[in-house]
Amino acid sequence: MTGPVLILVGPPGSGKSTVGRLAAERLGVGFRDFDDDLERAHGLPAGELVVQLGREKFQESERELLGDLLPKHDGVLALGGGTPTAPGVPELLKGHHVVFLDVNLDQLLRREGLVPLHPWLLPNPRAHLRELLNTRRPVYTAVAATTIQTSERTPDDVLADVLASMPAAG
Ligand SMILES: Nc1ncnc2c1ncn2[C@@H]1O[C@H](COP(=O)(O)OP(=O)(O)O)[C@@H](O)[C@H]1O
Ligand SMILES: O=C(O)C1=C[C@@H](OP(=O)(O)O)[C@@H](O)[C@H](O)C1
Ligand SMILES: [Mg+2]
Repeated sequence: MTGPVLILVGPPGSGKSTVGRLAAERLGVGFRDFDDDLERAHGLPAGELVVQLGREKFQESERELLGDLLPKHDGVLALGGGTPTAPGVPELLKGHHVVFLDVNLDQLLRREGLVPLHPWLLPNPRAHLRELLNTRRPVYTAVAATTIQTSERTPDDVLADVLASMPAAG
């Protein structure tokens, strides 16, 4: 199948963009951050788009853009945290090498300036993230071939596991 050699999924802050960029470097392929595609298409950062469009329209746009992108990008692709939950997206991901980067709630809260980046987490980011982890984990697990724990591990540790998960070439 043509398309990305590796697709990373997982909650916001799990390290998809960070580890995806490292993996692309190590594999000598291009890197694409799906949030950048969304921003280019709509002229607003993905986190703000969720608020402006509402989740349903945002997800329609994710599905459409991803359908266009998959045949065109053969490197590493980091998806947005919610992308695998958009209707139609799990079907698009079938047959691709998808890796789920998991993270626990405490690590997540320590990792990023969550609210500026994700205004849709308001008014209670902790509760929202707890619920998000619970409801999305089964979706991430279903679309991914491998789950990699990232809590209390460095991006390089995670990268090693990601590379080890890659199907052998040829
Ligand atoms: N394994 C890790 N350990 C500690 N911090 C990390 C790790 N992976 C990513 N980070 C940090 O967490 C933040 C979110 O990472 P990012 O790659 O943007 O996540 P995502 O794309 O999944 O939302 C960044 O500040 C990044 O430097
Ligand atoms: O989890 C989500 O619903 C989202 C995660 C974000 O991407 P990251 O996971 O790269 O932060 C971005 O697509 C948008 O704010 C929605
Ligand atoms: Mg990201």
